[in-house]
Formats: sequence, structure tokens, C-alpha cells
Amino acid sequence: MLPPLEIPTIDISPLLDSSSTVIRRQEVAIALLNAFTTFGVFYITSPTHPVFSTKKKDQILDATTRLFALDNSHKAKIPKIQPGGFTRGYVPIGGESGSTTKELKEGFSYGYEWPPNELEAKAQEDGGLNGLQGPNAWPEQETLNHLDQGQKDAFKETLQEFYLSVCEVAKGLLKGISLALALPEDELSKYCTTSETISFMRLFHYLPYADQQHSSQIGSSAHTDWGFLTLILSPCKTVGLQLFHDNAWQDVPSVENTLVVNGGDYLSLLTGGKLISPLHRVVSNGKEERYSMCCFYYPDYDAKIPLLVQDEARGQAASGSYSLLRDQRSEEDKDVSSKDQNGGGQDARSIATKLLNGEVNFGDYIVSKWTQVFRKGGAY
Ligand SMILES: O=C(O)CCC(=O)C(=O)O
Ligand SMILES: [Fe+2]
Repeated sequence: MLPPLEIPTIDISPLLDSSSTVIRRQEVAIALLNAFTTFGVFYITSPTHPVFSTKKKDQILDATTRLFALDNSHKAKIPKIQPGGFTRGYVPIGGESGSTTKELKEGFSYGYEWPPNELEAKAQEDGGLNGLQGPNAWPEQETLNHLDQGQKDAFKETLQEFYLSVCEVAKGLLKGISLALALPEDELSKYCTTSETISFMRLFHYLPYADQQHSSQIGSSAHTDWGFLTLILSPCKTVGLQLFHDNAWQDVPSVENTLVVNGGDYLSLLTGGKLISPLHRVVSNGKEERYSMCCFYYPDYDAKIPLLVQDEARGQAASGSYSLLRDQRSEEDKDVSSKDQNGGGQDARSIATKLLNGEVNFGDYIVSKWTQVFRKGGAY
């Protein structure tokens, strides 16, 4: 048995408080740099911010549990996620995988709730909606009424509010990361002006499975996250999230009043690999269910961010291990479309170069990635 990893918990309050001193923000930046360069995964907290409160955790866990406890007659009516990059709605069991292994999880994916008429107005504007913008796919009203029955807080509003608060926390983190890279505090925020409208939250329900080799079934296949930052509320005591560190899979346990942060591939690539985008997976202990709420925070769709760290030579990033640059299509799909247009067959290094040179923008490339992990079928 390995001793538990000493993954730090960082109090990011100074990044969320505009009246904090530069010195305090710099202290947080140093802690972030340390955690990002050692593990790529760490916990964040802020004692007075509601998103880290036990009350908020209970509220979100309760809403999530109720959603996945719906009977199939209700579940079947929630629109399912569709191929094409834009991910909103119900993720059926087996409906996505980052590998050839079946992932025993169901999910619900939602994001920015456009004020009435705004989405339509945006669609009419020059340029219109990008490939990651669109309406949420909420359960129908009858199901929402059922979910709200006997509850103090409405399901939909609870989830919307949670998404926006996690995005606020991500914005604070951007400042700390900029400082950690010895850049002006607002450097990364410049590339994240419309992030809320394309980032999204995924509620997951992992089912127990017996195969403790995790070879025929898994919760989430070994992968790195593609984007900038992933912020995870991990409310269950049962272990599931694991980090590949020191050549072994090691548990990332749930810690009360924190969110787990994972660095993403794009952020790592932009720092020449200095900030780690960690390899991780989700497994089952064979007995218990697990729930998690993961916010995938992206930079702007049209972001073409240059290398942020000048003292790191280009090409040093671990581009071969980034899921972002790996072909994750099913074997069947690879066979069918060998003349793939979406970058699936391209060499990782050439995609990395294109992203860094601004030949490809972040959004267009990410849309093609979502197509790779979509799997036909899926069950309730
Ligand atoms: O459920 C979790 O804790 C993590 C899930 C994850 O890694 C992902 O969906 O990218
Ligand atoms: Fe992940």
C-alpha cells in the first residue's frame, strides 16, 4: 500500500477578493505553481465563499441524486447528448468513452442559461453562435415538477447558480495562474471573456462494477482533460478519482469544503508542459455508487493563445500523452473514416504546433475532440 499522496489544499480567498493585497495573491500564486508543477491536481477552498460550504455541497448532491434516481420513463424524456461537439443533456451509460472500454457512468451536461431571446439575438449577429454555444437541454417541465416536489430549492435554478459560481471561482484562479507564470494578473482573463457561454458542468453518477482490474469496465478511462481548468465537486466519501503519479494509480480522496482542480491539456501546452495536465481516471470499488460534479472551464472559442512561458523550449510539452492531441475515436469509427477531417488521425506534434501558432483556434479543435468520444447507443 502506498502512503496517501500529499495533495495540497490551497486557500484561494485572496484571488476572489478584489481588496486583497498583491502580496497575498502572490503567495497563493506560489502555492498554485507548486501544486501545478508537482501533481497537476490540487484542492482549493475559501472559507467564506458559499460554493465551498457544506450546505452547498449537500444541496447539489441532493439535486444530482434525485436526477439520477428518476425512473426510466422520466429519464427517457431528457434529451440525450448529440454528436457534434456541443454537449448538453443526458449522457446515457456507455454513451461516451475516451477509450475502447465501456464507461459505467451516466451524466447530465448543462451550461450557460441564455436569458430569454438572447440566444436568438446572438444567432442573428455577425458570426452567430459558435459550435459550443446553444440552449440547455433540461428535463421537461413535468419531470422538473417531480424533481422539485417537497424541495425548498428548485432543481434548475440550483444547478444554474452552481455553474455560475464555479465559473467565478475559475476566473479567480486565472489571476493566480497568470501570476504564477510571472505574467500580469489579467493576462489569462484576456482570453476568457466569453468562457461562461461555452464552458459547462457535468453531473456524473458512477455505477459499481465488479472487475477490479478495471479492464472490461471503468468509470472514466485514463485521460487528461482537454481544456484549461476542470473544477470538480467530489462529495462522496467513496474513492473513485485516481491520479497517475510516480508510476502508480493513486487515490484523490474527497476533502470536505473543497473543489478539486485539474489542469487541462491546452493550459499545459501553452506553458511548454510546465503546468501539468495530469493523467487521471475514475474507478469503482465494486460496491458503492459515486457522484461528482465537474465544470470544464474553457478559454474563448476563438482563442489563439501563444506560448506563455518563454523560458521553456517549444516541443518540450508531453504532447504525446495529452488526450487533447490523441485520437480517441472507437476502433470502429477509425476504420470507417480513415480520411478523417477533424484531426483525429493527425500527428500530435503537428496539432500542438498548429494550436500554438494560431493556425487552429481552441474552439474548432475542441469541437472535433467531442466527436471522438461520442459513442452510439447507450442505456439508462
Ligand atoms: O468524476 C470525476 O471526479 C472526474 C471525471 C473526469 O475526470 C472527467 O469527466 O473528465
Ligand atoms: Fe477528467
